Amino acid sequence: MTNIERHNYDVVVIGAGGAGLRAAIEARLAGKRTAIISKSLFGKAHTVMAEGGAAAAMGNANAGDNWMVHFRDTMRGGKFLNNFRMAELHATEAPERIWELETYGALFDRTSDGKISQRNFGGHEYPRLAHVGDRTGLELIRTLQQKIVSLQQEDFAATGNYESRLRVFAETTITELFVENGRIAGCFGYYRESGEFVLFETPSIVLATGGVGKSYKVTSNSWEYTGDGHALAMRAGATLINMEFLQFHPTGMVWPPSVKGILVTESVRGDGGVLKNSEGKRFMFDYVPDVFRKQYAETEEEADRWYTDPDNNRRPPELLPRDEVARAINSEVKAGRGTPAGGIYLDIASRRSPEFILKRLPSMHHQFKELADVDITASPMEVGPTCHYVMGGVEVDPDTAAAAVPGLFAAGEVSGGMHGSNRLGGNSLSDLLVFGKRAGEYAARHADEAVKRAKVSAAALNAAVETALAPLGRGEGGENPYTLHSELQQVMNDLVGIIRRRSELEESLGRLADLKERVKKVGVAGGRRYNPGWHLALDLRNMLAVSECTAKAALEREESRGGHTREDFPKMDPNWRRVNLVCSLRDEDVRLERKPLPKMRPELMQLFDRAELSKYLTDEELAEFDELAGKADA
Ligand SMILES: Cc1cc2nc3c(=O)[nH]c(=O)nc-3n(C[C@H](O)[C@H](O)[C@H](O)COP(=O)(O)OP(=O)(O)OC[C@H]3O[C@@H](n4cnc5c(N)ncnc54)[C@H](O)[C@@H]3O)c2cc1C
Repeated sequence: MTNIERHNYDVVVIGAGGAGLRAAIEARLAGKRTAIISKSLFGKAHTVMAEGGAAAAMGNANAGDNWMVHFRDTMRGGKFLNNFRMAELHATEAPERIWELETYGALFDRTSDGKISQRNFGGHEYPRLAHVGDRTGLELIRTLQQKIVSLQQEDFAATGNYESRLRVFAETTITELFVENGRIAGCFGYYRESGEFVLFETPSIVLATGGVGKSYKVTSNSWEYTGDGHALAMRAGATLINMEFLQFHPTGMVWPPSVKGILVTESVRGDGGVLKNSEGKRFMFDYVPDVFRKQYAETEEEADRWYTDPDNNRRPPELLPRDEVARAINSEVKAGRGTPAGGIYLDIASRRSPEFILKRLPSMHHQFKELADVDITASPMEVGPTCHYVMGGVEVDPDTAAAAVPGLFAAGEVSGGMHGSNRLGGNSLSDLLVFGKRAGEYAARHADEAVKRAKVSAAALNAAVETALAPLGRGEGGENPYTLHSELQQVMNDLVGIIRRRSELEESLGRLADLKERVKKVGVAGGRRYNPGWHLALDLRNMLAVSECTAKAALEREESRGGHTREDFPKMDPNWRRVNLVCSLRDEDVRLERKPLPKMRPELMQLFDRAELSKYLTDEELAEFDELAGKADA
């Protein structure tokens, strides 16, 4: 009989990035015994890597900013496919969540009159990103961890035990959720170091596991982003939406090969950096799409004036939303105007002083010096698109963050809907604070309501143990997990990448089906004690499930929008804007169905002018809008 350590909590939060920590704080503040589980070391999550900042309409840098402008920018950035209610909650609550962080001890950069400084980012009408140099995520995580420690100190004073109400289980991977009688009963995983198994019984689980980038060959994501939360949710009976929408960040490092994909923050462009091709041309002016033409400068002179006089000039096209910039770079490289390493040039050296660059972008300076021996105060950087963020995720109720399975909640990157077809930079850090808090609050309420808690059955537990041990049982005779992973990454990169075609997507589904069968035979030598091959073998099942969702949804959506570009359907189609593609699992096979998008409330609709709406809405929707506008006028 395998030894299993057992725990019982009111709320279990899986993931210790910003969303997970904020959720755990809220659950603990509601008096719930809360566990935080993290696959990586505590403090090492994507949130800590976030550089540019957190978007919140505080109006510190421009008094014209407010939640309505932020809401409009977010909907535009997502090409109107966003869950409008999530975008509304996010825009209205983000400032409060940022100010609250300062009450926890965060210290953001300041304006000259002592307010929180806000910087420019793509798609945001006003400077809106609260930041700490280019190390904002580090400050965010440090602050949330500090808050957790302070709560543990309070608990020590009250109970004599620091971990009596809030305990962190670091380097612990969850591989299974348990559902009994239709509701959450707990989860199961292993300690990465010892390989020992652990069971958490709980009525409320918050998924905060972040993204899926490790299914791609060129990515800014680190090793733990294998779509675990997405796959766990589906296996438990919840649904995923918008999985065809992946954000390829326009600027990842392209040289040397060992660091290909590592992120180059958008702040470089926000602070004046421009994109040039191998002919020295600032090419983004050629790529402003019609939907954005009114807001973006047409000449270099106007674009440059905007940095000092944003009220009287239009924005530089380098600050278009990320999907537009990534596609433009892709086109330039394809047209033979790329750099020797296959990227384009990002130049801030010729536009800002070394002192400015070192003050505003210290991490970027360090990154390029250490990894590529390039001094960005003197030379341009070589950059190209890298798989960065998944807009798709667990389908949740916008107010409560609840998934379809009672007791299951999701927040942060693992949840879907908020960003529509494309996320604006800076909107993730604020998203995870707003919805992390909400998820923690409602998970705590659910724990209160779950008077009689479901027990995890012995059969379910045994099945989880069996699945976890299977790769070790097959030993070296099984399929090699590293080979399978590299083949998966190649398939996703080549066939489900930044530009997609029907024939390639169909081919990808065949290749993924084949890989799925081979993953069932994956084998690993050695035992359970710190065995990365075994860990990867278990992650592969999740990566395959999530990749199948992406490929199936990408094949189904016959239009181009945000993070989904079909060469054979290059235009946005207003009829597709009304559709969410929803994925679920049946017997390990992905099912896809179409579901109507929630309809935006009229008063929110009226925040946009008709000319803009006509770019996104069907004639039928526009007629409804006209009727409402007519009534409002009457
Ligand atoms: C280099 C980089 C720079 C970025 N810069 C910005 C920026 O400036 N502004 C912005 O808004 N966004 C930025 N982003 C995006 C943003 O950082 C992420 O989207 C966001 O931090 C996600 O937060 P999260 O809390 O959802 O998850 P994460 O911070 O990604 O945390 C996920 C957690 O889940 C854990 N986990 C995963 N699977 C399991 C499992 N099976 N069991 C247990 N634990 C698990 C992980 O160990 C981790 O603790 C950046 C991303 C990257 C990669």
